[in-house]
Amino acid sequence: MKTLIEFKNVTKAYKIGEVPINALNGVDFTIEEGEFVVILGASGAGKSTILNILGGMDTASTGEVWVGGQEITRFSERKLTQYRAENIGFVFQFYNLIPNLNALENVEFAAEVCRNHLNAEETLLKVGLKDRIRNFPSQLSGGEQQRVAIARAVAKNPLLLLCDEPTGALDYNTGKSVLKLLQDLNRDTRKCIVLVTHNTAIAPMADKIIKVKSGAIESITINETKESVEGIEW
Ligand SMILES: Nc1ncnc2c1ncn2[C@@H]1O[C@H](COP(=O)(O)OP(=O)(O)OP(=O)(O)O)[C@@H](O)[C@H]1O
Repeated sequence: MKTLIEFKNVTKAYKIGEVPINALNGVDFTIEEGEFVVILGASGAGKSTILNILGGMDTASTGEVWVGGQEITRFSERKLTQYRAENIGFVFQFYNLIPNLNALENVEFAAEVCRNHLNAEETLLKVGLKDRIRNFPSQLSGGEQQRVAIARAVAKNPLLLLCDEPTGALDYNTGKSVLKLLQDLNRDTRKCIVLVTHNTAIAPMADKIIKVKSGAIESITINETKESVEGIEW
């Protein structure tokens, strides 16, 4: 398999007043094309910081981040904006849909800026929202809103799908069906997915599990045989 992502000795320090906070203290890992990766760790461990640097929403203090053969840590602001727009699909815990656009318009609005975007309506069908495409976010359940958010990220046809606690606001069964959707998308499209969570129970669904503790890598595990979400209970 070909390497898609590489973090080389990445650090991140935030400064609040005079006190520096070292969110990442030299993080190294690689992610291969098509992998489903779960980043695990306790609150404050540095998971979101890794995801935000990878998605070009934040920048490393030192170290190198390579994505698809390009060193994004050398990108100018402008290039980073373009990288975010074209290469990254982001799924957040709280969906972040535009309230006065319906499901279809939310997906179209995000996809249109991308050169190789997919058809918005077809993508909404793929995530199981055939009968809801003209509904506004306020008319959709949390699980349905998250499906719209996933369709919005997928329709961009990005290099990478990044998910930060995508089931954090959902009940058990709805969360499970969203994870199944992500697993199916990864299997069917071979698109690389990186998912951040503190839920250790979902580790068996990943190809690779990166455990983060106090801003450092605690362990990296490869699942030779990963499990389907339906077979996992927590
Ligand atoms: N913008 C910021 N300014 C200052 N400190 C920050 C900022 N973002 C993160 N931090 C700090 O960096 C550390 C790592 O935060 P991060 O959000 O990456 O953790 P996390 O593992 O994602 O936690 P959680 O599961 O609670 O979201 C924490 O100590 C946090 O307070």
